[in-house]
Amino acid sequence: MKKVKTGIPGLDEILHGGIPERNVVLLSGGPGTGKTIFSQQFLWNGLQAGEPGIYVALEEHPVQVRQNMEQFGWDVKPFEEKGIFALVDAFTAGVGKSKEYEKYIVQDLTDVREFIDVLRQAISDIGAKRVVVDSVTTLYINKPAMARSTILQLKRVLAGTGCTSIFVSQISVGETGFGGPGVEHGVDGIIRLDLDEIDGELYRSLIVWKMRGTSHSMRRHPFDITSNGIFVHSDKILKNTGVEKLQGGE
Ligand SMILES: Nc1ncnc2c1ncn2[C@@H]1O[C@H](COP(=O)(O)OP(=O)(O)OP(=O)(O)O)[C@@H](O)[C@H]1O
Repeated sequence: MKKVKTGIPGLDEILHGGIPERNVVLLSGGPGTGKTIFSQQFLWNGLQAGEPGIYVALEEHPVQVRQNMEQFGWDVKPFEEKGIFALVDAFTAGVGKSKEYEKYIVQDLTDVREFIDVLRQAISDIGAKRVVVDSVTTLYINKPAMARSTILQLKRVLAGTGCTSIFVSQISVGETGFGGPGVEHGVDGIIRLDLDEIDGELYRSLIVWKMRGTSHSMRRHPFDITSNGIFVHSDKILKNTGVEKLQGGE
């Protein structure tokens, strides 16, 4: 099976090569755990490898998304101009100036069909290989009964077009799940990001909970966020007592 390299330092080692192609991965975590940075780094690394990508913004203004990415040295504008990166604006509903600047706008956020139509158009226009939806939680937060069917509809479109995708899922601090039972079983993979306080200090870590199509590390690995993005320590694990170095690697 072909694997898609995330290019995030340390992560492909943990995934034993990368994310199996066409998988939909739920990237789950509480506030400030690094979900957005992770997913943008995944897209940026794809662009560097010649793989077109799409970022669907449901939580932030597209202008802010471009600015935030630039802070990490990920300037997507030239890639947008070349037609290999697209931002889908599912935030402004076309209000304000975005109508003039954004090519892909979802007008009615309660209409999953419109959302899928706009996404499908963007995928076909740029020949996308990687897609990020940040966050899927926003799509069903007011109608949890629709969560699973929304995920499955999206998954059908994305896997059908050959894309490998990340669905950002927001959970609350201290929540043990990944974003609802319907969602957890519908996706092909789950990566959970955590921020834990141990002895008066916050530690970042991630764990691959499931990943169809590959074996993977079953350990909780610490990671850092730096001005270059996320760096995962595949050679270390986070225990209740703190970080421990692995003997002989992952
Ligand atoms: N340049 C940087 N260097 C180090 N850490 C940073 C930098 N920029 C942001 N961060 C850290 O990343 C966090 C934000 O990450 P991100 O936006 O990816 O989180 P998130 O999981 O998407 O959060 P939310 O669900 O609240 O939107 C900040 O709270 C900060 O701790």
